[in-house]
Parts: sequence; C-alpha cells; structure tokens
Amino acid sequence: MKRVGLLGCGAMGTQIALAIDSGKIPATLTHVYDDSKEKSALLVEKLINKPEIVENSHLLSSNPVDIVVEAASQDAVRDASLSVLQNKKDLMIMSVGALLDESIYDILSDACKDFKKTIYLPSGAIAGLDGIKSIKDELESLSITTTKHPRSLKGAKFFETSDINLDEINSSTVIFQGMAKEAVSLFPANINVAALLSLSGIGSEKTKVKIIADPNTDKNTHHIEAEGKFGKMTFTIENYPDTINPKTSRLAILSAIETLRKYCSDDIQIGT
Ligand SMILES: NC(=O)C1=CN([C@@H]2O[C@H](COP(=O)(O)OP(=O)(O)OC[C@H]3O[C@@H](n4cnc5c(N)ncnc54)[C@H](O)[C@@H]3O)[C@@H](O)[C@H]2O)C=CC1
Ligand SMILES: O=C([O-])CC(=O)C(=O)O
Repeated sequence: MKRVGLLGCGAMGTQIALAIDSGKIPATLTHVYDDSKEKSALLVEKLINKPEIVENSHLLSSNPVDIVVEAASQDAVRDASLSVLQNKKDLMIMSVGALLDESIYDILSDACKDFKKTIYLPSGAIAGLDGIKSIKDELESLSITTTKHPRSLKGAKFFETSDINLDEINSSTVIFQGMAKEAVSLFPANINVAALLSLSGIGSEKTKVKIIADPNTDKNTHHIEAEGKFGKMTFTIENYPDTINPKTSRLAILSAIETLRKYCSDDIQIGT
C-alpha cells in the first residue's frame, strides 16, 4: 500500500484525504501539513484513520511516504518541491502555475532525473490535454477563455493594481487578456489550468488567456481552442465550483483523486 503525505488541507486536500480514508484511493495517508493549524486539525478530525500533523512542509518528505501531494499554493510548490525530490519521493502538484517560472521548472525537471522520481500534474479543471500533448509539434495557436462568477475571482493579485471592482460588475466583463505566463502570476489561485495547457502545448508565452467575470454564471467555464497543421480542437468544460472554495472546480478535485488513485493502483492505464 502506497503512503501519502498531504501538503494543503483546504477544499481539495480535504476531499483527497477523504477519498483515501474511504478506500477509494488504495493508500494510507500518513502525514499532513497546512500553514493553518486549524485547517489541518479540522481535516484530521474528519478522518477515521488519523494521519500525523507535521510541523513544517519539509517534514512531509523526510518521513517514509511514497508521494507528497501538493494542494496548497504556488508558494508551497516553490518552497517544498525540491526537497521532496531530494528526499527521493514522488510529487503531485496542483498549483501548477509555479512551474511557469523556467528556473523552477528546470530545477525540478533535473531533480526528477537525478533522483529518479516523477512529478505528476493532473489535468485539473480541464480536459483535452491528451490531445494537446499529441499535436504539440503541429500547434500554431492555443488559447483558453475562462469565465467565472466574480466571487470566484476574489482576492487575486491582479486586483491590487487594477481599477476593476468585482462588486460593481453587473454583466459579463473581460477583466484580463494576455499570455499564460502573466495570467498565472496575477491570478495564482484561478488559472493554473493555463499553466497545464502551456506546458502541454506551445509554452506560456504563446498560450493566450482571456478571463471573464460573469455575475450571471454559476459555473467555472474553460473554453480551449487549438489550431495547427493537424486541424482544430475545441473543448468547453462547464464546471460546477466546489461548495467550500468557489475558485476551485469540482472537476479539479476529482482529477487529483483519479491521478492519485492511478498512482496507487496496479491497473490498466487508459488514455495518452
Ligand atoms: N491544477 C488545477 O486545475 C487547479 C489547481 N488549483 C489549485 O490547487 C490548490 C488547492 O486548491 P484548494 O484546496 O481549492 O485551495 P484552498 O484555498 O481551499 O486550500 C489551500 C490550503 O493550503 C494552505 N496553504 C496555502 N499555502 C500554503 C503553504 N505555503 N504551505 C502550507 N499550506 C499552505 C491553506 O492554508 C489552505 O488550507 C490551489 O493552489 C489552487 O489554486 C485549483 C483548481 C484547479
Ligand atoms: O478550478 C478551476 O476551474 C480552475 C482553477 O481554479 C485553476 O486553474 O487554478
């Protein structure tokens, strides 16, 4: 049975832990960490099989786990990822935006090779990455348009310097247009999917991102268009937001659970 260490005990971390506890993921959750002691204590309270709460993120991988699952923040990825690989543990990352910093990407990619460990990036809140990866050498343009309710965009760094007031938006409004690299740094908890798309396709400086705030939607919708010599692909994913954290789609949580279930199971592997 694989042993899991969990970094981040919020909306996603809690659902992952419950999926392990219920046996849906055939693994043992042995250690957890969250910057908020309250969050980690609340999570452990919900579980039948109680993991140990460690005092800092580095203690997750210095313990005998097989994989550390990050469901915390881009800062957590920057701070903890290298030590996970150096401690010879696999790593699953949900705050994928952190990897658009080339220096971080290169360090982690080299560390995977040096320590013979793997980083898993689930498809998160989108679908179609299998197709994008297959046609990447023939891609000429790639874009994602994300539409969320203003409450799902609250707190993003973008609003520290923008005149846009989310509370005053009363119809569908484009609030950001640019490239993925800039998008993930201005909206670190909203558009990690643009990082997944960039890393699967033509990179973060060529992947176009549009973010729309729509007070009349109850979904987190991602519309992806890819065009090139191979033809054209479009995907529209209309996600219901998680009930606890409206920034995060239910699909992102289910995708994390499925990726970890696959990692922990000896099974037939379907898809690219
Ligand atoms: N790849 C994808 O498609 C998606 C990725 N995400 C990302 O997944 C991550 C988890 O999402 P949620 O659980 O919904 O967020 P959340 O906000 O509900 O929970 C995050 C938890 O991590 C903790 N945390 C934050 N920074 C930390 C650090 N440096 N060290 C330790 N703990 C830390 C917080 O205290 C909080 O309890 C977020 O970064 C989110 O942006 C979310 C949706 C889709
Ligand atoms: O869950 C979503 O719809 C997308 C999201 O928050 C992210 O990519 O960071």
